[in-house]
Amino acid sequence: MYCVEEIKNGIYWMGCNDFRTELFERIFPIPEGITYNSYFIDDEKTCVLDAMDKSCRDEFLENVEHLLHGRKLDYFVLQHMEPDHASSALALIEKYPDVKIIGQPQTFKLFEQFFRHPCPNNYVSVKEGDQLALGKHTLQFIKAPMVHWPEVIMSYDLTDKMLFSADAFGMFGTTGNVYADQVDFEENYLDPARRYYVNIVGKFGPQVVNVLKKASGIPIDVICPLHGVVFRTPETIQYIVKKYQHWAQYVPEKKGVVIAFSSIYGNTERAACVLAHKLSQQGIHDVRLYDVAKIHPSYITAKAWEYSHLVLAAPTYNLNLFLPMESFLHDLKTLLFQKRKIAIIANHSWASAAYKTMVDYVEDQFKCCELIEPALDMKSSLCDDQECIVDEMALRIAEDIKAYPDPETLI
Ligand SMILES: Cc1cc2nc3c(=O)[nH]c(=O)nc-3n(C[C@H](O)[C@H](O)[C@H](O)COP(=O)(O)O)c2cc1C
Repeated sequence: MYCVEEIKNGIYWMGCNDFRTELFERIFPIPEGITYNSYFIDDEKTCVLDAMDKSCRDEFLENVEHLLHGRKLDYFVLQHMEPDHASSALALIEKYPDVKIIGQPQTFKLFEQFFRHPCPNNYVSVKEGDQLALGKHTLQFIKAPMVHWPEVIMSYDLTDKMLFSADAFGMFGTTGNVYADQVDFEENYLDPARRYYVNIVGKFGPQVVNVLKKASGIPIDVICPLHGVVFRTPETIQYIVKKYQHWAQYVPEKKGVVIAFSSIYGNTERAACVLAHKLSQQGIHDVRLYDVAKIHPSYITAKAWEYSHLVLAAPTYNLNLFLPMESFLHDLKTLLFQKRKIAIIANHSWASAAYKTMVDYVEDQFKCCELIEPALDMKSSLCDDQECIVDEMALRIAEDIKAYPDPETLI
């Protein structure tokens, strides 16, 4: 059995949906699964670009065998060694032992570290700008360090202007279609694509900006990522590239507020909801509330990337910031979250720690973030005397949002 489709002129998509993995990288819930894509070029020389996770190894090998029609496999471009793509690489090489493996020197070092099976006679080392002639197609290699492993290369087909973009432009989720123009991308895949970007690649914004700069200098008719749908129309390519310009530069897509709260017994939650309502009364649309103890942080970090303003609300717990919030803020910091205005509601009953910790994240640990005053450190529950502080906070946030430039002008 096989599942392949010709994209153009002898270049094939080979895709596999993985519904069985519960947690991508053993951290990120993927209730709708994930796809792994690999590509095949049928030319005077045959070529496979990237392998798949070992969960899809059988499908991958069957697809390659089908597309070879008994020919030999000449080249295997190993764009990076991360196991969600490369864990089937050794199986491919064992099946086609004469195949030349294209990668960077570091790719081969990692190959040997993972597989403990050196294949030095198969290695062909490439650097930025090197070309591989396959017949009517010629691949040119583009270095993309830390997008999102150090040894990443992307491949560009000079003939059909196709960019094999490795993990860039990928997404969580599975699909029954091959192309972005066959699905309602904005409705069904934008959120999974953003959550994938933010949590997998988000930390490497400057490196993504570099690759986007390189890519802007070449004509691109098709983008072939390693996860998710293929982009083959000018509209879908422009759409996803623009999203990447926002995400990689940490520039929000929308004016609006994400309120991330956690609450042991409900008092902080209540204050967060009161603030949300006051923001609504101030005319702010689309106020989003997320309980960080209940929703996996990867969903909320992605929403924080999307919106211009963030509110943090959490209590003190055993002389620390309540752990679900601490963990969320740690994630944001690790992902280099930046360029946001942030308001704070803390809560404690006898010795406050939440307030200081959240202020420290905003003012000292996050890059280019600013605290919206007044911040609030309430005692156990919101008292009438403090409601005016929440009013003032809502007013300040609303004024700031109204004065915030159109995000489109910031990229
Ligand atoms: C197990 C536990 C530990 C707590 N530790 C502290 C603490 O170290 N310092 C403090 O001032 N309050 C502490 N509190 C009190 C909470 O911060 C306070 O009850 C707050 O109102 C909880 O807000 P919530 O209703 O949103 O959960 C603790 C509460 C619990 C349940």
